[in-house]
Amino acid sequence: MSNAATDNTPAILQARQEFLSNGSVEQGAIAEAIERSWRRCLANGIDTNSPQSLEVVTAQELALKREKNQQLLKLAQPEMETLNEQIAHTRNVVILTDDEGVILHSLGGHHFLNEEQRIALSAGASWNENHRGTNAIGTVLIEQSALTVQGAEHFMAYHHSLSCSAVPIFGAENQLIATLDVSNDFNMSQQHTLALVKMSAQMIENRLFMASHKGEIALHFHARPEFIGTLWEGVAIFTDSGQLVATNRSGQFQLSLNTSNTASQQAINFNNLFDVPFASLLRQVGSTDKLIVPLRLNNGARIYVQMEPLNKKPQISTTPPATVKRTSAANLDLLDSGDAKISRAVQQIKQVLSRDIPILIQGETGVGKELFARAIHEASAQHKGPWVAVNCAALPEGLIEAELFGYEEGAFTGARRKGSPGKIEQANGGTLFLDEIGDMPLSLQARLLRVLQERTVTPLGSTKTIPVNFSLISATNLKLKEKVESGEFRSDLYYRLNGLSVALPPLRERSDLQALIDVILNIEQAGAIEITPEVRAIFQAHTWPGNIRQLHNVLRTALALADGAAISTLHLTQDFIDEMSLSKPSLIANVATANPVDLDDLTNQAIRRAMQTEAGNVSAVARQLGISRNTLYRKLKTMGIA
Ligand SMILES: Nc1ncnc2c1ncn2[C@@H]1O[C@H](COP(=O)(O)OP(=O)(O)OP(=O)(O)O)[C@@H](O)[C@H]1O
Repeated sequence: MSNAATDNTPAILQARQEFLSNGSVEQGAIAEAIERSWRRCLANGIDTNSPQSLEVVTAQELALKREKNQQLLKLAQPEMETLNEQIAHTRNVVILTDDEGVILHSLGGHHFLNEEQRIALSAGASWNENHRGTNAIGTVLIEQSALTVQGAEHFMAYHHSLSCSAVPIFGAENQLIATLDVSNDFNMSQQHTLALVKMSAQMIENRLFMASHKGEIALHFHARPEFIGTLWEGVAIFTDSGQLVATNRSGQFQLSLNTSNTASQQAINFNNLFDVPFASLLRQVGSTDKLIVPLRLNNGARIYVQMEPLNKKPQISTTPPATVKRTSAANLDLLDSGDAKISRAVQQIKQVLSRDIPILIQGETGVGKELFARAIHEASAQHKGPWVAVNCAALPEGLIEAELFGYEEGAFTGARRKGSPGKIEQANGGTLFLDEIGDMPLSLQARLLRVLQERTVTPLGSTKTIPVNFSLISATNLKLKEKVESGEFRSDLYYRLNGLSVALPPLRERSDLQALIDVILNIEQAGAIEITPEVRAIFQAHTWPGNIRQLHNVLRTALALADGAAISTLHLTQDFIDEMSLSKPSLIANVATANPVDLDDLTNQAIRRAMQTEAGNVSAVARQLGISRNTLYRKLKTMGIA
């Protein structure tokens, strides 16, 4: 290779010197994998100073190797091209080798390599450790794990100008079949490169896995729902009777299968792994594409699963992680986190879905009524239609009428002179959600009833009737039946709204608080954050007057305060501790809390965190924090961010 200037760290050169004189190095001076490789090179009698000896297989041997690895080449080439584009601005070559270290295909580098380098990095050249000494490709084949070999870490001095990052590729039967490598002829940092190579190799493995196994159903799964559809998802293929055909490497790890052997895996049935029968999963998911359902493994661990019928769509998702969308909590199956009343509500809702039956959701503030309503819309046949929410308590009586029914041009003067369609008309083809319906003035109740009976709406100031077709969901935290009895709510409207009544229990009565904590941490993209048992116990004992909304806020603040560490009592705010000490003084008496929290600090931390998770999208951050965009802009200014 070239004699380009090298930038090897003195520490590696010193370790190398020490190794060549004494046959050993001080512990930690170089990576263990490199030291093991140096030892092998010594044992194999490789001369550190020997000149480059090009090992290149014949054209016929290369043709045979390429033929043997036909499928690998076909599936790897698009990934290599993508990888090459990602690093196009650098002087790098992308290389795919077989399991003996012979290059099957290489891309890039032609504009900066000399003839000798070009041959060394072209198809047919071998980088087996036996004759090239320590190098990324050859050493990865022996170590079977990803590795960067930089400068003087190469055993032969001839290769000291090289920097290479290689990753092993395992085949559908989990045997090592290839390496993917990126090499350059000068010493530049390879940290970022190694990550890119790992992702490309994983993509190739996933493609190989899906292309190599025949089955009826693929389950994509992960302990965190937002990881489904990414490179890190587990994939298991089943026959239509639930017999396991194969799992990818991430899947084996997640399912704790201690065998990578396909034949042994085939003795396993879905029912041995999960706590629901295969048939009931099929029934639950039905033909609903892309639905993510929470299941439990037989060892009790929660896992989220998405089903893919293979005869319809035989390819794995290749969404790159950067574009992974946040999991929406508005998913009926995700809302069913284990409480019996909630499970029953979800089942009942599923039975009436898309049957034009109005749903009335009742429950205290913050129990998740709106989230449920949204999830019903998402699961319904009209989910592609509009979702229109109206808060009947938030608008003065005079405005709610115009808001709901719309108005004709000329109906008002001033700013509202031009006509506007009302929310009911806007919901045509979708779902109308009437929140706080118990606060709707009596006068409007009659008009709403007429719309529901006649399925037409007449805007204010108009004589025209407009046909409308929408699903109706209403919610209230008032006891609507009592309002009917006291004459404040029309009984005929009550029965019209109440095709199915869903009562959401307050958080203190739910049996799935711990699971809800995990769901919320997942929504906050903090599923890996731990919570101390002490905090879990405090949460369990609390009465949660603000229900899940309060739990969500307490967790969000604790996450900001913990800043990546496990959430402990130190991260509970004084407000929460005070509230808790009123109801459970004994539990909270000895709790160590942080110094009184500076509210401004807390707000700033929460904003910083949200700006990070929402990649600086101000509207999304404002939504997440429940503040207006103007307030957020003002805060960002004071923080020196905007
Ligand atoms: N099942 C759930 N999983 C995760 N978070 C939830 C869940 N239910 C509710 N939440 C959280 O609680 C907040 C309040 O939920 P939502 O607005 O749906 O409650 P609500 O009952 O409609 O409240 P209100 O009666 O005050 O309007 C949500 O923004 C969300 O943060």
